Order: sequence, then structure tokens, then C-alpha cells
Amino acid sequence: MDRCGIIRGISGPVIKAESKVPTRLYEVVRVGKEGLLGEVIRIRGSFVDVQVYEDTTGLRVGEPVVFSGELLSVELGPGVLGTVLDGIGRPLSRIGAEDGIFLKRGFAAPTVPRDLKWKFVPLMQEGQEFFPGDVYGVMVDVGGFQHKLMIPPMAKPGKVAWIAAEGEYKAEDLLFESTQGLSLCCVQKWNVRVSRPFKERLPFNEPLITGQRILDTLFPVALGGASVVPGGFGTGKTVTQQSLAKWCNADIIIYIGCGERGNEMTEVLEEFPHLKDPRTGKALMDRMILIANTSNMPVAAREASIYLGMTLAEYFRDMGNNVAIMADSTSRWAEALREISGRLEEMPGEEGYPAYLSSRLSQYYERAGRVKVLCSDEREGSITVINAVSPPGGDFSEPVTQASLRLSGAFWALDKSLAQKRHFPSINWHLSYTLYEHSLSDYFNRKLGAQWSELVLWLRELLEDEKKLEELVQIVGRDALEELDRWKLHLAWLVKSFYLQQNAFDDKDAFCPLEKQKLLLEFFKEMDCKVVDKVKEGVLFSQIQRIPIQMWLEEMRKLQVEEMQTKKHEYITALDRELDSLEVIRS
Ligand SMILES: Nc1ncnc2c1ncn2[C@@H]1O[C@H](COP(=O)(O)OP(=O)(O)OP(=O)(O)O)[C@@H](O)[C@H]1O
Repeated sequence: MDRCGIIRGISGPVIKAESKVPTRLYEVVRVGKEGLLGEVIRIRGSFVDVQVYEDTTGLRVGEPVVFSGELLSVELGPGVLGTVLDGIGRPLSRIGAEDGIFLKRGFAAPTVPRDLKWKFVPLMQEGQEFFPGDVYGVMVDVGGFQHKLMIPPMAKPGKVAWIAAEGEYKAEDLLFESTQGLSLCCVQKWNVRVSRPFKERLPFNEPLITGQRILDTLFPVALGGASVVPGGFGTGKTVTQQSLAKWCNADIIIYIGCGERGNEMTEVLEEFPHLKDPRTGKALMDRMILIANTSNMPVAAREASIYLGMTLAEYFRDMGNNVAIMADSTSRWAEALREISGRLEEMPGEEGYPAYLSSRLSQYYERAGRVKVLCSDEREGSITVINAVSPPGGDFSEPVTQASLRLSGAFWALDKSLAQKRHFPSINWHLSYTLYEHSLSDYFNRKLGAQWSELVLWLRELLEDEKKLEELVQIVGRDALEELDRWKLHLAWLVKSFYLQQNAFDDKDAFCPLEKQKLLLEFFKEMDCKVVDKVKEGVLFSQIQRIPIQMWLEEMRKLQVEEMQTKKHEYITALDRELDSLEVIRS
């Protein structure tokens, strides 16, 4: 008990302690008789303020605090994928059963399980040279995932003295020794507030394919980029993030339920373990980590949860994976920051948030990116951030939305009026934007051909024209529109209903591959050209309306890509037939 102190004051999750020894910022502390986990967040002479990650009810002044000398770290290693962690890395999925519904205070459990064994395959030989980040072996993790075991980033280069033979090993079994005395087991520790080093940042060159038509077509986010999903109450933030978690093409998904309602997290916890990964057919959870920190869980742990998620993301990135990290929601995280700041009696900034809100957020966003990872070969990996923001009253000018907007490259604005019309995803195509379009154009041209950019431009113009026409309709009324403009409005309605809308709960519609997006857009554009020609010849819009286009689109929306090719051809032929049969009425 030589590194200890005494509690002098308690204010919710923040305690003031007097320390007999010098302490350092962000040092981990065990607080009170129950040993609640906390972290030093301010030092004033011999007094320190500690934010406590567990419920402080019943804590008394005079109880001891013990300074660990370590910084808040998370264990990295096999057995973490597929689990549910709390905001400070305790594996909820493994400890729930014996300990009742709620965690006991002061409960400590290692993130990497100690009772499991994993198959280890060495990839280095004795005498071989190594550098930080090099892979010395793999362990077969949940679902057959090849978990690369890497030399820790801060280790010095050296030579292998001994490496364990192929076989099954537990978390703390020795696997590797170097001639300079470096000994490794499969567990590494990393300070959650410090980003893991990498060799160099790479430019964006590939999109995160989400399978959501409006996002992939109009507002793509790059692998390694960052996007925000702001939206008022009930506009679909959670469903959008969950759809991305289910369908996007990242190798690893880290989903942080940050201050959301418990029953929303329950839905995730109940639904995700039963979902199949559309790419591998295995359980989706095998490539996911869920971090659960619901609104009734300690507020300080919510503050830590996003750093924990990011550290896990960096670890899997360093193995050479594309990782997507989703936090729902940044606003609840910022509220935690505000609460702690209030307890510390700091000077409040805009809307009561601390002045350092932006810099803290940027510390998180800056850890995203596409990088060459630290190692002697050419491994690359990426972290893509997709953060929900819940601005009070749906007001995007509030500080959290504005700070997130400055730090991200894609902005997917959810619109209450679309949500009220049950148009989902309720992403407003006039307010949303992406800054990645230019960096991704080569990828789309290669993958979908040069026509893709023409199709996207055509769609954007149509949506812009529709906006202008709707303004005109407000003034002159729909009946005063020309036949061609009436068709254009109808076409925009078809595009909105059958392309931009996508039902996350319909198995056949929830995911739309890029090739299918292209086929659908081609159909819309071809149809437009044909109808416009016919209307110019003198056919009336009311005659066009009788063609069963809606029925065709409804059917096509649910087809697989392969069937779509033939069906598109069939429907274009049917359209030609229908248009030919129309009598020219106007001269
Ligand atoms: N893509 C979608 N497809 C179909 N329905 C959707 C979609 N997105 C949202 N919804 C509907 O909208 C409802 C609200 O969505 P969600 O819970 O995601 O909103 P939220 O913005 O996270 O809400 P809160 O502000 O309460 O957290 C869902 O229950 C669902 O019925």
C-alpha cells in the first residue's frame, strides 16, 4: 500500500483524493474499499481529481485510493473478437452468467480470456531478424479468423532466440523470446488514449461499400475516412449504423453503443449473434466487437468507451484489416464529457460543453485513416469512422454536430420530415455531402466503368431539377407544368421511392451491391431518354402514367444482380412496346 492516498471529496463520478506520492495524469486508480476503477484527470499539488468508471454510491470520504502507476490500457489478443465489452474493456459476454444481471462494483476481469486455448502457428524461425509490428505467428481465433500475433510497436528490432512450436496455447503461455530478452505471450497491452504508431498515411483510394444505395451512389465514404450521421429523435441513426455494421465490406466491425437506451443495445445484442455474415456465411459476430455502455451505466466509462473501441480498431488495423468503427452516439459521449467537466467546475464553453470538446473529438477522429502499418513488409490497413450524432431538436448548428462536421469527410444528414413520411434511410440528399468523391472516382471507373460518373451526375441533376420544379409548383400549381416537367417530377418520385429508399428490414432490399445500383440507375436513365423522346413526339404524361413502371421497379429492387441483368433487358423491351402503342395526342 505504498502508492496510496485518501478520499477527501466525492461528487458523483468524480472524487477528490489526497495523494502521498507523486501521481501522473491518466494514471489508473483503485478507489475505496471495493477498489472501483478510476483514472486521474486533474492534479493540483498533492490533490488529484479522479473520474471513476463505476457507480460511486456509498463511497465515503476517508476511504483509501491506490495508484497503480499504469495508464488506462486494454488487453489486445485472441478471444476479443465476437465478444461484448463494457466501456473499460471488461468482457460482459463472459461474466454475466455467474454474477447476475449487473456487474459487481470493483469487478475486474481480463479482456483476453485466461481459460481458453488457441491454435498457434509460428511464422518465424530462430535466428530470424524482426522489426516492430512484424508477425511472428498466427492464432486461430473465433470463426477461424487468422489472428496475427505482432511484435509490439515499441519493441526494439532484434533476432528470434526461441519460438513456440505449433500447438494449442493459453493467453499467458510464452510464445516468443528474442536474443535481447523480449518475451511475448499472445496478450499485448496498450494505453487507450494513445494512438498506435504506423509507418505512413496513405491517400484514400477505395470506398467503404455499404450496400445502401443513397450512400454508395451519392455520398460514399472512403476506406479510412470518417462520416457523421446526425439526426433528431427517431430519424433512423441506430438503424442506419446497424445496417452498415451488418452489410459494409469492412473486415472487422467495432460497434460502440455509447449512452444509448438499454433496450436499443438489447436489440443489437439479441439480433447480431444470430445474423449471418453475407460475405462468408459465418456468424456476423465473428468479425465484430460490441462495446456496450448504455445510458444507465457509469458516465465516466462512456467517456472512455470510444478510446477503447479505437484502440481495438487500431490493433486489428495493424494486422492488415479494414476496420469500421461505429459509435452511437457522439452526443451522449459529449454529454459525459460535459458532466465530468461540470463536476470539475471547469469554465463551460458553448452550450455547457467544455472548451476542449473539439480537441477531444479530433483526438478520436484523427486516429481514423488508411495507413501503411508498422512492420518490415508492406502491410496496409484502415479505420473508417461512422459516428451518429443526436443533436437536440435536430438542430445541426449545435456544437457536437458542428465539431464532428469539421472533422469528417462525409455528412449524412438525417431528415425528420423524410422519417415522418417513412422515407428510410431518411438521408437528405440536398443537405448531405461527401468530400471523398474525387479520391474515389478512379475506383468507381475501374469497377463500374466510365458511365458510372455520368449516371451519378444524371441522378444529382434530376434531384436538383426536382427541387426547382417543386418550388415552381408551389407558385403556379402542378397543372400549369409542361408535360416534360410533369414527367421529370414523376421520375424523381420513382427514383426516391425505388432507389433512394431502402428497407433495412427486408432481406432482399437491405443490401444492394454496386453492380445492381448501376443496373438500376441505367434502367432509370434509359427509361427517361425513351419517355422524353415520346413526350416530345406528342404523347401525354397521363398516358405514360398508365405504364406499370412502379410494378417493374418494385420487382427489380428485390432481384439478385444476375437476375437483374435479364430482367432489366425484359423491362426495357416491355417499355418500348408500351411506348410504341401510345397514340400521339398533342401535335
Ligand atoms: N432503413 C430503414 N428501413 C426501415 N425502417 C427504418 C430505417 N431506418 C429507420 N427506420 C425506422 O425508424 C425507426 C427509428 O429508427 P432509429 O431507432 O434508428 O432512430 P434513432 O434516430 O436512432 O432514434 P433515437 O433518437 O431514439 O436514438 C425504426 O424503428 C424503424 O422503424
